Amino acid sequence: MKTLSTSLFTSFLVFNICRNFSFTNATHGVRAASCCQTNCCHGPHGNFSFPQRTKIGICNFVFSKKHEVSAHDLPLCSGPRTLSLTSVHQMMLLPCNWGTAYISVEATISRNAVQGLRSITQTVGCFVSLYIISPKLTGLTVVVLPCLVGAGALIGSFLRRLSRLAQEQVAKSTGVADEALGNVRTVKAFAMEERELQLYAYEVEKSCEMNENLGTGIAVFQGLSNIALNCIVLGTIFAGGTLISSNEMSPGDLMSFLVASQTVQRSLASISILFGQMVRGTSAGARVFEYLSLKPTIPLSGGGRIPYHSLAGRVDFLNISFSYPTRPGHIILDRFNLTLPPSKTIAIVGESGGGKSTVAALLERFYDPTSGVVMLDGLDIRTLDLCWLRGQVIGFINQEPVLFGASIMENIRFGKPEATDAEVFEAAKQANAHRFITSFPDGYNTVLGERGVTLSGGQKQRVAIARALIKNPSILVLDEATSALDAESERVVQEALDLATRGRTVLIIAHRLSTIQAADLICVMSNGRIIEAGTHTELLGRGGLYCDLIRRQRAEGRK
Ligand SMILES: Nc1ncnc2c1ncn2[C@@H]1O[C@H](COP(=O)(O)OP(=O)(O)OP(=O)(O)O)[C@@H](O)[C@H]1O
Repeated sequence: MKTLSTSLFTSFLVFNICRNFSFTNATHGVRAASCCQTNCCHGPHGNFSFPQRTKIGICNFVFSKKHEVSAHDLPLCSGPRTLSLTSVHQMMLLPCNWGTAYISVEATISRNAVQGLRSITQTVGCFVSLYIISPKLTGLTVVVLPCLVGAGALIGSFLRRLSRLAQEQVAKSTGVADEALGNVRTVKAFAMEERELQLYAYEVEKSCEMNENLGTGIAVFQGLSNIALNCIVLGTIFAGGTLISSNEMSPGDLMSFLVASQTVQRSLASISILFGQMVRGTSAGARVFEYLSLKPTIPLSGGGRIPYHSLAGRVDFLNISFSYPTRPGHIILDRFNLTLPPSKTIAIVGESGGGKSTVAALLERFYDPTSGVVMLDGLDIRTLDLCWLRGQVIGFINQEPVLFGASIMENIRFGKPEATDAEVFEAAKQANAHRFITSFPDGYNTVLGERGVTLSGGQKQRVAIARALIKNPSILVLDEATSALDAESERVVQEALDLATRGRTVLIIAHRLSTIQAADLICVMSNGRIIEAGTHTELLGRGGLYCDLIRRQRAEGRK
């Protein structure tokens, strides 16, 4: 009896010291994370209050039953909400607030860690008791346990792989839905609604199947753990009986041993349940952290800036060779050389796929060349601050401008967030957009549909020009800026562009040769190199590829 009470007291002491220790640490962990990552506040018992209009980057949490919140409400929640996080099952990142995602994962891991630590300390405490009661019987248990733990680890790694595949499948099905909804007009135009629905259903079914397999795997794992633990109990009774018969143990000690080993069993069972949750949670979290830890190959900030008053806007492409990272063997630019003198308009023309847009992409530093260097006013652009380069130096207008589902005012201000209303109006006037904007009942406050669908192609393009002009860029890149427009819209947009290009270095990439005849220099590209260069009149006189292109376009125009 004395042995039993001593052992129970010891295990109680060990358990409580460890439990308090783990709680203190976990709570601090959550608090520290919530304070440093976002402005959400931390309530009691692991609840998090999100202030108004906070975007939440994760859905599909398992919430405690008291505070059930639909996952779909989360990204849109408009009032303060209190969420009680218990564990993460599946997470889907929405393109919004990475910081919140981090906190939530952190909170979940901490809560699981608390439960796990409690079970572990309980197990350790009980093992101390077991040892005090019967070292021999405990030794036997200790020999068997590592084999079980090893088998558990093997099954665990298999389950983690299953969980990862299930997560990837969920991402795939979400991607199918996202593409179909994002391109809903094309889907409708080809009457492909049914097919897209089937494709989505197929992908969702696959992800359900994989999740079911994972669930079954976890259930089997938990069942096997229970069987193994029961076998240990039976083995203990058998070995205990043998020890009693040889007078090495009293029946009371065996009872005490069984009671303590039952506690170990319960703790191990709860560890195995937690393990199941952790398998799902950590592999979902791994996907989040995988994205969080991605380092951009081209850093966004850092590097030099050229003061505005001394920025001339001269660009040199020197001996550039380039292949896209996804197709390393396919050479797009081959020792390409070109100079854009300050305040001059240079046009690049040539056959489709010749690498014209790639030249613009290298100037914007969407990619760095494989070899060679792009210079701005004699400085390698890799040494310049990318945010400054894209945000203040280069204005980019392409064939299909992307506008946002916000007001026209906000869309134009996207080019310079601190711009005043007067600056927005001025940019719109320069872009030939002011008149049509003010003809709308809500004027500049007119809210555009998603991706600007409520404007015509020409109107969208003029808003995009205003958005590029508001930052008063020294360099303007026009990549097929008018090629998607009909003749009348093209005329209006071209007028806007003629106005916008004055006093700037301009790189025009064009298919319609009629739009670049006034350029200071026209370069004809073929196979990643410039094979002809000169003014319109000079090139016509040479009778080369440029003449061919003009002839072909005229013939097409006559058809
Ligand atoms: N992101 C990419 N990854 C891999 N290859 C690409 C990528 N973008 C373009 N390419 C390839 O690079 C080559 C040049 O493309 P680019 O868009 O620069 O040509 P282009 O002369 O502007 O054509 P177009 O006049 O038809 O717009 C093409 O063969 C194209 O398939």
